[in-house]
Parts: sequence; structure tokens; C-alpha cells
Amino acid sequence: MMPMLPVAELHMHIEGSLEAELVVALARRNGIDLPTYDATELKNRYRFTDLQSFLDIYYANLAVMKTEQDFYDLGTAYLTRAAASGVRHAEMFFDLQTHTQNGVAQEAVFGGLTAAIDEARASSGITAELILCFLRHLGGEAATETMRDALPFRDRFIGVGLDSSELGYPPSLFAEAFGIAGSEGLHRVAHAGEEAGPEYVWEALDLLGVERIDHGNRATEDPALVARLRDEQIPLTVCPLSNIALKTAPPELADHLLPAMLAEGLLVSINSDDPAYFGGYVDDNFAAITAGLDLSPAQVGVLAENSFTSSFLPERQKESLRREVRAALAADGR
Ligand SMILES: Nc1ncnc2[nH]cnc12
Ligand SMILES: [Zn+2]
Repeated sequence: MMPMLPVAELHMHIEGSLEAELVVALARRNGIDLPTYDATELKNRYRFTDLQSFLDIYYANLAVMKTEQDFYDLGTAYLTRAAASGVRHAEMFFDLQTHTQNGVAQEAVFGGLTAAIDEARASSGITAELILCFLRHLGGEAATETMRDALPFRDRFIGVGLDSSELGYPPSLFAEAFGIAGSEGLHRVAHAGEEAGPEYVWEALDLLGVERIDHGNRATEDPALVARLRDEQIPLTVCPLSNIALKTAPPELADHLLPAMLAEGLLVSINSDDPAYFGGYVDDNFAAITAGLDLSPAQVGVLAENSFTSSFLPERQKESLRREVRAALAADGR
């Protein structure tokens, strides 16, 4: 087994790293009802047929998140796990609206996650940033209101994203919220082409001004879009184990589009999406694709370098981290 190369993780929902054991512990701590307090039994219910069937369980579990300490514990668990497995930098999504709808103050969400990030950096050197995702299923007006309400915390997050139920919620609905984000100098990304077709990717680029596409698998159906993504080197954050779990890719990893995307010259990286639900963290995703797709060490190196290139880190830092990837490959004789 190849040791894990240094990588950046750019597509993970911090709420998606809420392990069943922590769901149970927080439910007990906060006096929240759960259908079962047996973590194994809870996990046995994680059987998904599509994105929505996952989201229903993911949002239900998030009712246990109540206090700043809960957000600190969640952030710390992920960052500790990530740092131990080669992640040098993480740009983490968080679903602010889920928590405010559950009666949690913005201060608790930002305070807990920021404290976890600061402490992880001091203890392991991992750097992390936050990206506020608007929830599609709550609509465009709610996104605009969320954007305005979050402005007092503008210095705590580097960008905005768009997630939750994709079909029926095209990017165009969120143009106003993304317009405000752009005028605030925030980075912009969006989930697109996970379940919906290439037209959602076009809209995300043209109407929301996004710099990166999350998933983007279905962009491959449109040759003109593939040409644009390649020519402009717009990053796609691909999540192989998520695609298998949510049936947005064929059931066998061997049939995943990743090699075709690489062959097209697309700037793809590997990410975990929701590691507590889809069978593993970013290192598990790398292990799965390396074995399942028979990738060469050089191809794995390209994916690791792409993760830094696709990040919002300063250029000099990107270059030095890419050099570390090449040095690690060379040291391993590959
Ligand atoms: N894979 C995914 N797609 C859309 N919204 C999400 N929220 C958490 N994970 C998600
Ligand atoms: Zn996602």
C-alpha cells in the first residue's frame, strides 16, 4: 500500500464527518431523542438510493448539534483524523442554515469551528478554512438573507458554496446571494452536475461566477463544457466513494469516470464529501481509487498536486506543497 501523499481536501461537509458514535454522545449530552442509541444500529440505517435519501438522514442526525462545544468537538475530530492521514489543508463546507433552523446561534457555529481550526493548526500544523454553503432546498431568498445575516462573521469564512437537494433547484435561483458574496470578495463554489445535468454546471459558472465545481461528474456529457473546464482549468472536486454510495456513478469503482476526466486534461481532485456516511475519509478514497482504478503512482501524484492547485491557498504555498508531493513520490522511488 502506497503511503498517503500530502493533499488538500476541498470538498467535505464538516457535518458529514459526524460519526454515529458522536451522534449518540451528543444526543445524550443534549437530551435529544434518537430512533436508537446504539451507534452500530444507527449506522445500519445508512442505506442510500440517491442524494435525497442520504440528506434525510444527514439532516435528522444534525438535530443533536446544539452548543459551541458540539461544533468544536466535531471540527476537532475531523481535523485530527485528517492531519493524521496526510491532509495538509482543508477547505470545509458548513451548513449554517441547518443549525440556525435548529435554534443554534451563529456565534456557536462560528465560535466552535473556528476554535477547532485554530487549535488543530497549533497542534498538528494542518491549515483549514470555512466555506458557508447555502441550502438549495430552502430557496434563493433564504440564501440571500443568510448571506446578509452572516456578514458580521465575514472574517471567519473564505467563501460560499451551494449544496443540498440539486434536482429542481438550479443555480440561477441563488444569483443574488452569490452576487453579494462576490462583492464582499468571498470565493464562490457550487455543487453542480452531481445528479443534475451539464446545464447546472453552465449556470453555476455563468450566473454565479463560481471558481470551482463540486462533483461535476455529469459535465462530461457536454463536450463544449468539457472544453471550457479544461481550457480555463476550472477545478472539479470529485468524491469517488460518495458517488458509489449515492449511486451517481456506476456501482464498481473500476467504471468511474475519473480516468476519463484525467485523460481529458480536467483539473480533478479527490475528496471525501461526507466521510462518516460514505465509507471513509480522503485517504480511504485514495486507497479505493488506487486499487479499484489501477492508477499509476504518477497519476496519484497528479491528483495530489491538483488538490493544492485547486485550493484557495496563496500561489507560493501551492507551489511549495506541490514540491512536497513530488519529493514524497521520489523518496518512495516512484
Ligand atoms: N454530496 C452532497 N451533495 C449535496 N449536498 C450535500 N450536503 C452534504 N453532502 C452533500
Ligand atoms: Zn458535497
